[in-house]
Amino acid sequence: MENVIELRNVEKTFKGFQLQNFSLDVKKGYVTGMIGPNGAGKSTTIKLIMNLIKADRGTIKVFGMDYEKNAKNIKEKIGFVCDENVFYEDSTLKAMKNIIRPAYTQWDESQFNYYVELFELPLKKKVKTFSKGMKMKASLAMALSHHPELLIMDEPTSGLDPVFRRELLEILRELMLTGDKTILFSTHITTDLDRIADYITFIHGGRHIFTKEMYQIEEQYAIVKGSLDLLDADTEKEFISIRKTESGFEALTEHKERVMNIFGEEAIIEKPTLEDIMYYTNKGEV
Ligand SMILES: Nc1ncnc2c1ncn2[C@@H]1O[C@H](COP(=O)(O)OP(=O)(O)OP(=O)(O)O)[C@@H](O)[C@H]1O
Repeated sequence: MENVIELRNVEKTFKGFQLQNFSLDVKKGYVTGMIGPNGAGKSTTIKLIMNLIKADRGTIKVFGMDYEKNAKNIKEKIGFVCDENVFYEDSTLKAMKNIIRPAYTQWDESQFNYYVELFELPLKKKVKTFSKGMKMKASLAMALSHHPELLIMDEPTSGLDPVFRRELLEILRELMLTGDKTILFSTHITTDLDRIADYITFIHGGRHIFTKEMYQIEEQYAIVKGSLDLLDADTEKEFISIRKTESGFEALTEHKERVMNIFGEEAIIEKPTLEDIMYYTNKGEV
């Protein structure tokens, strides 16, 4: 399967934070959702992929190309949406569009007007009067108006009301129908991912913990609940982390089959949410 994005052994160090030996593949034609707690390195990873910051070490390829020789070519194929302000606050949306449009040979004015109307965006008001959600919508309208092959979004649903969040997911789903588009987006709202993601990339403490297909996560991970006497040095090894209380334990495993065989009917096995996986992995300090 073709990779649209490939990171190999990438390192990036800030004071008090390091993206360590970070390798990542993003598959063409699929939606990959990036999750991880605050400060895990999601935005840093996206900025590296967008060439907004440089890696200290390692290689980054987008569409099989590196930025050194192909920056313009790569950027033309990417639609980028982020929660930081990418607009000049004193400009209108129309003025911003006129600045951005020449950078894209594939710019489609009717597409832009379609999204401006759909998102009910004022073209002639200064961007500084926009709400957070309106800025996100404006950023999305720009990103989608040059027919990108790859859409990269940093927290696109933050600041959006639940109704528009759903609409956005619907727009993304429609975009994916052609089969040749790829989406990578980071989010805190893990329930959005249940609706749309094919792959989940989990980042924690500057490390890439896993990229798995949704169905693999369902097959491998489970929340296990039972009485404390089920735990000993051997059984505890099956868990990523365990929460013990006076009445029993609750734990996360990534060996669902094996745990079912070990405990049989004695433990309760439940399907974890992505939040459960983040929470228990965080506690286990992977
Ligand atoms: N330009 C920078 N200079 C110094 N430190 C930085 C810089 N950018 C990011 N960091 C630090 O790197 C760490 C990772 O930040 P990053 O924004 O990638 O996390 P994140 O996973 O996107 O978090 P959140 O979910 O809170 O947005 C944080 O500790 C942050 O303070």
